[in-house]
Amino acid sequence: MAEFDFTATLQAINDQVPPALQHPRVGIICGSGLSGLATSLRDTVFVSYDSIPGFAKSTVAGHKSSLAFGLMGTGDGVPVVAMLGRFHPYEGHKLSSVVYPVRVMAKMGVKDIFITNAAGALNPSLAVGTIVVVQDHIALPNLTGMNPLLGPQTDPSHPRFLPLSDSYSRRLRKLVFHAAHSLSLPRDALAEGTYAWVSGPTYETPAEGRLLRAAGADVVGMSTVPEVLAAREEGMDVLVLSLVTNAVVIPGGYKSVREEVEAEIAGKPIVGVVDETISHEEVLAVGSLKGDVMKSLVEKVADLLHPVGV
Ligand SMILES: O=P(O)(O)O[C@H]1O[C@H](CO)[C@@H](O)[C@H]1O
Ligand code: HPA
Repeated sequence: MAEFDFTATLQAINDQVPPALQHPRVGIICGSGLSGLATSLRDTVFVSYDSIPGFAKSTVAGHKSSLAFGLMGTGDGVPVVAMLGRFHPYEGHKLSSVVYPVRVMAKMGVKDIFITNAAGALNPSLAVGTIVVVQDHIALPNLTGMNPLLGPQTDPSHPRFLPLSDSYSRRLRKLVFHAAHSLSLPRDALAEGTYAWVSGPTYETPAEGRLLRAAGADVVGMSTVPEVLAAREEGMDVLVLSLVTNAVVIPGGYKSVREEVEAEIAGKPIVGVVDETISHEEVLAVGSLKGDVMKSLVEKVADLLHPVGV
């Protein structure tokens, strides 16, 4: 961690943020196309990543590069810091850089972190637009030598062997369902599921999608798990919300070429999906279509939070 200087980072941030907002209770990471979450904030102050020592720059469309500080929810509001733009390992950022903002949030005083992302559905019952309340993860990179916590510990008080069985806060997950109830969202607007972390930047092949599904994952994406690990190591409670932007596993699978040729010879139309690809533009389009649901949910959860220590 010698490359990271928390004191310099916090100084640069505090120079630009009024004292009342310098100790946010809640941290939010906005997923692809979900930066609109920050429009929920009042008295907002933006701090560009360029001006923060140790922060990288987000290079992905749909990700900005600034922190937003402000108040969320009714009444006095909850002090929040939101990352408008995250870092992904596939952009070339080191895992330690990917998770540095999470560690900085902990130093600012964040207790609960809401991590959002766009994700592909592996579970065919998840329609595009569903918000998945993540309850567990499968991280192939963690199991194969790319664990973000590999290496010297960033703080001697952190556990060397971090348990992950309780990574996704039950308290916060319950609040999401209470929030959905208060907002009268239809039952199928939300689901619970397991997130598979892959490195990207390629989208999965159909066979890889089936592999991850067979392993028990419901959605797949290229972010989030490193942030979850750092947040847990730092002692924060974690909520992850995945917006389903596309289907990875197609029910019934793709039609085979033989079936297609046989249908052509018989002069019959081919029934089923022949070919389908996903693009980041589609991912962003779903984000802008469904971002408001995510936003009202996050606002309502912030409203339902009890004061720290209560
Ligand atoms: O996880 P977020 O940052 O929301 O973005 C998701 O969308 C991008 C692919 O379209 C990937 O970066 C994937 O992880
Ligand atoms: N795969 C991986 N990451 C993603 C996807 C996907 O299908 N959709 C959005 N992010």
